[in-house]
Amino acid sequence: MSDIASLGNLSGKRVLVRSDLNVPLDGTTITDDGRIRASVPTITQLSDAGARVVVTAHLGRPGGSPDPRYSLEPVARRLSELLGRPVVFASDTVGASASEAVAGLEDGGIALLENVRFNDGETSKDDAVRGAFADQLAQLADAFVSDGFGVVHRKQASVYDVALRLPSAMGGLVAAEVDVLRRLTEHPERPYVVVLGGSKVSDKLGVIDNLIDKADKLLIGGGMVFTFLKAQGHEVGKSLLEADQLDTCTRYLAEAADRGVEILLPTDVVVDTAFPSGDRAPEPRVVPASEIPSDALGLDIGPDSAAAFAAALSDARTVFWNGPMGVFEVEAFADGTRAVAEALTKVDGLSVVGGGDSAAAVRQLGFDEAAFGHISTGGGASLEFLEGKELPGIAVLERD
Ligand SMILES: Nc1ncnc2c1ncn2[C@@H]1O[C@H](COP(=O)(O)OP(=O)(O)OP(=O)(O)O)[C@@H](O)[C@H]1O
Ligand SMILES: O=C(O)[C@H](O)COP(=O)(O)O
Repeated sequence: MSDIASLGNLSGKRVLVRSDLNVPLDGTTITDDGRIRASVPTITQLSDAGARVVVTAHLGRPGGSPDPRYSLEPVARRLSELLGRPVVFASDTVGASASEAVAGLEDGGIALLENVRFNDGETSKDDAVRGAFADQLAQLADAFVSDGFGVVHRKQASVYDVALRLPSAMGGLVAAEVDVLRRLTEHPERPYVVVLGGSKVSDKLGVIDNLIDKADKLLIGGGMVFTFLKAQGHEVGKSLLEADQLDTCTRYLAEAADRGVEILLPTDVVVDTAFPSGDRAPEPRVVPASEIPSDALGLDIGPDSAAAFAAALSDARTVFWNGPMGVFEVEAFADGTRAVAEALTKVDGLSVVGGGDSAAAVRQLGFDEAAFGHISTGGGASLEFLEGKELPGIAVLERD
């Protein structure tokens, strides 16, 4: 597989780097800069080699047109601080500002382009539309480095199509992530427990199918819980729900039972009558998972469930955890996530935390990163890797 050295002498060359700078924001304040820090070594390496470094990245899911709430401008400032070098911010991705920023770079200089998802070509399902946008991106550079591990599972223009158009290489972050995750796919020590949570329910429900074949236990928390509870015939009030996935959840539960794989769902949940927002004090209440009131929504796993999850993790030799157990950003709904994180720190074996918010959660809740075997920058990406799926952003670099 081609690494950066395979691109030859980079001095004076324009190198487009796809990083994953999708960090949590509170307004314009970055609440966890882990993904920016993880991107620094490759950008520094390229800049030190004399390349003119053009960084492209996304923030959130703005839906294909500019939306100031998802601007990368605050990220450019933080990136510059962490690099200890200036970063020129372009206010568009492939327009006049981007061309000007790139043209103005000196050898070793660094530019960050505005959110690549402000362009509908980036995420289009139409190959021609994506390709046309990738052509524009490719015009800004002489070579491409894929370093955004968190997005390598996305067949998107800045991850996949641009690599078809430029001499391309894998950045050190992607290579390092793949190395660690491979240890989880090749003969994991058992029991092997996978913990799933978070809010990208439709993305992550799909991975359960394959994980049933691989893990010994699946612990389910976060927003995914409610589609399972509903599939079991319980009311879930105003909680997150993927109504078209009820049959799928029923099938998963049956398949897991057939194959002797334990799926652990919470037996109690912490609810409130509204999603937490700045101007209202939370009113958390613990209710049985089978009795969520119609005017309430589940925002964390309850204390009994947190204890049961911790117990289920106590004899694990391999653990992969993606997705917070609740809305950990608000202290009233952080206990489930805290309990699972605590249990992971005690695992006698390999524990891996994956995902932007999951990694942010362990740091925000005050855990020492060194207490975990590995903290991955990719959530969905690492899950799909563990499933054994081909990841478009990696496959495109490995083609002949
Ligand atoms: N019950 C719930 N209802 C709504 N949101 C929830 C619930 N539980 C957790 N969340 C939210 O899930 C979000 C994180 O989910 P997500 O699936 O994006 O995880 P992640 O670790 O960032 O993975 P990835 O890297 O794939 O995005 C957090 O912001 C958290 O508040
Ligand atoms: O947060 C993530 O997992 C990555 O940045 C990918 O984001 P996406 O799920 O919106 O593609």
